[in-house]
Amino acid sequence: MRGGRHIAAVTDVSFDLAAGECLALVGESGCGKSVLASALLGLLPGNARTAGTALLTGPDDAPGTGIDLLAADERTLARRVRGRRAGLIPQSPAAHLTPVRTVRAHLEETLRELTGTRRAALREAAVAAAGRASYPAGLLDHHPHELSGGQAQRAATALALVGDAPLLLADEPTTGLDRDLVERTVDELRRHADEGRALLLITHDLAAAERVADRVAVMYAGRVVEVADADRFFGTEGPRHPYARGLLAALPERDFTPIPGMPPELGALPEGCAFAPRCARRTDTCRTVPALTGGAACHHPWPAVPQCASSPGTTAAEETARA
Ligand SMILES: Nc1ncnc2c1ncn2[C@@H]1O[C@H](COP(=O)(O)OP(=O)(O)OP(=O)(O)O)[C@@H](O)[C@H]1O
Ligand code: NI
Repeated sequence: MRGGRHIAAVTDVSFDLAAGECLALVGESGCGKSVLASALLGLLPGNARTAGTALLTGPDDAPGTGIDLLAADERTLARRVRGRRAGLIPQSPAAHLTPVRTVRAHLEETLRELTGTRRAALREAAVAAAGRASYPAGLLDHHPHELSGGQAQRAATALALVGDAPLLLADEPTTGLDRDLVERTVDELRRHADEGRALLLITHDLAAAERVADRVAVMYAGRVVEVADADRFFGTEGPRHPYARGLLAALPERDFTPIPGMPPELGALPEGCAFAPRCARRTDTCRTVPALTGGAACHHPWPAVPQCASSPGTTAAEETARA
């Protein structure tokens, strides 16, 4: 709700994410990436509404069973999901840290709670946990206000990794980091996935996504407009959706050509395809909303001859949300 009006921040999103896999979620600022992550962990403001299902399943769950994250009550989310079965690296880490407590105190408490580490072992465990996110041991006794943006980011990443949750939602985990730290951080997250966990990496950083993602989901104006294998997406074939192609072409190391125009206001979406006003390929058919078929929600996807739709594989967390 904004100004008393309802805004559809996320609409008709559907994807799956398997254990051992990294899905990068990309798209311009304001397209709904963080709202989607918050919806999955029950962290939206009280006046927000969601619909649909987001099934979180573990190896011991029978097919089709698990925890529906959108239907679960706060008690279930707090006790069984957040930190334990689904970790979050929040987009604004400083806001999630308690101002009066040091990073060491945060880490030790989380270690005690999630891993049952004994008091005598906590000190060493906190240093090890910090190291996983390249957080300097010398800064463990700092309070949140004493940290730079990048340091707070690494503290939040260290905290999110403590529980070794089977699903990790990382919302812009590399903001404010230098290139080498970006690479170290995403490589650590990739390792997390390689050990059999699922990783949703929300990022503006397409180079980071290319480095670690197995698949890429592109959001535009609250909808997922393309889901693609990372190899194809970043390779010679390229994305199928004109918006996704525009995102890549805008990169300095590629064409350095920005997409003309601006994303629409969510409260004033154009009718039909929301990208049409900025799209060189638009025609009259774009007045209707294209369904996501063959991996792209577009009436004129690349290549011009559409390929067969492929269906996704096993499901660890499945998401269909309207917020
Ligand atoms: N509590 C709220 N009330 C009204 N609108 C909201 C609320 N929270 C988010 N929005 C709107 O929802 C849209 C999606 O926001 P979101 O934070 O998910 O974008 P994002 O893709 O994560 O952007 P960024 O890349 O900048 O983090 C934005 O237009 C935002 O203004
Ligand atoms: Ni965001």
